Amino acid sequence: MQGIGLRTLQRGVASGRTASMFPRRNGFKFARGPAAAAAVLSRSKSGGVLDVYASGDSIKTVRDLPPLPKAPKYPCPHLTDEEVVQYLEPLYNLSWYLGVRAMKWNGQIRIPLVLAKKMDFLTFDDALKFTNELSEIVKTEKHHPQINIAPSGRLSLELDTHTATIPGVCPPNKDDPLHIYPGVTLRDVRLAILAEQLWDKYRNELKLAKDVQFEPNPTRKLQSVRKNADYRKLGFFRPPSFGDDMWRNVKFEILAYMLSEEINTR
Ligand SMILES: C[C@H](O)[C@H](O)[C@H]1CNC2=NC(N)=NC(=O)C2=N1
Repeated sequence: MQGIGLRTLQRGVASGRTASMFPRRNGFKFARGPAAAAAVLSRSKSGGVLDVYASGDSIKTVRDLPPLPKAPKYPCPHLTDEEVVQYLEPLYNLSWYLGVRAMKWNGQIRIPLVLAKKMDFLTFDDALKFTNELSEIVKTEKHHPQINIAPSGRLSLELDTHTATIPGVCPPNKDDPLHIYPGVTLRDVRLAILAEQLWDKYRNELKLAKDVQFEPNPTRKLQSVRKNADYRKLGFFRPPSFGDDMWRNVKFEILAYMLSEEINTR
C-alpha cells in the first residue's frame, strides 16, 4: 500500500517543475571533512545548489562537540548554513539526525524539521529516569522536547522550536501566517548538546544505556543532510516566487520523504 503511494508521489514529483531541484539518490556528490563543509558554505553563499556532505570523522564523543551557543530569544531564526556546519555536523556524528513531523497549525498543515535522536536504555525505567533528569534541564532552558519511550526502553527525542522565523523571509509582514514557521534553531542545538551530555552519563558512567546505540543508517543520515540543504534552499515555507503548481510539487517531495522515513525499525 505504502509502496504504491510513494511511487505515485514520486511520479508526481518527477513530472513536475521542481524535479531537478531534488536530484535523485544516484545523482549525489559526496565530500568529506572540512573540504565538504567549505563547499557547503561557499556554494550556499553564491546561491548555488547545495551538495550533500558527510561530516568529518574527528567528532566521536560528547567532549568533541562545540561549546553551547547562546540561547536566542523567542521567536528564534532557523539555523543558518554556518550554524548547520558548526553544530549539526558534529551532532550527526553522534547519531542525531533531522526528521520531519506533520502538524496542523491555525488550520494549515505544516511539516517542520525536527532534530532527533533515538537512545536505547537497558529498561523502560532507565529511560524514565533519564527523562526526569532531562526535565530539570528543560525547565531552565524553557524549551520543550517531544519524548516517546517504547516498552523496550528505546527513547526517541525530537526537538524543534514552535515559534521560529525564517531568516531573510520572516518577518516580511507580521500578518502573514507564514511569519512563524516551526523548525530547528539554536535553542534546539543547545538542548541537543545538553541531552547528549546527560546521555553520555547514562551510557558511560551509570551504564544504564545499551553499549550499541541506535545508528541512523548512512543513507538516512545523508538524506537527512540533503533534506536540510533542500529545506533551506527552497524552504518548507512557500517562497513568494513560487507559483501554485511548483509549491504543490515541493510538498509532494516532502511527503515522499515522510513515507520513506524508516520508523521503529527495532
Ligand atoms: C514563552 C515560552 O518560553 C515559549 O512558549 C517557549 C516554551 N517552550 C518551547 N519549546 C519549544 N520546543 N518551542 C518553543 O517555541 C517554545 N516556546
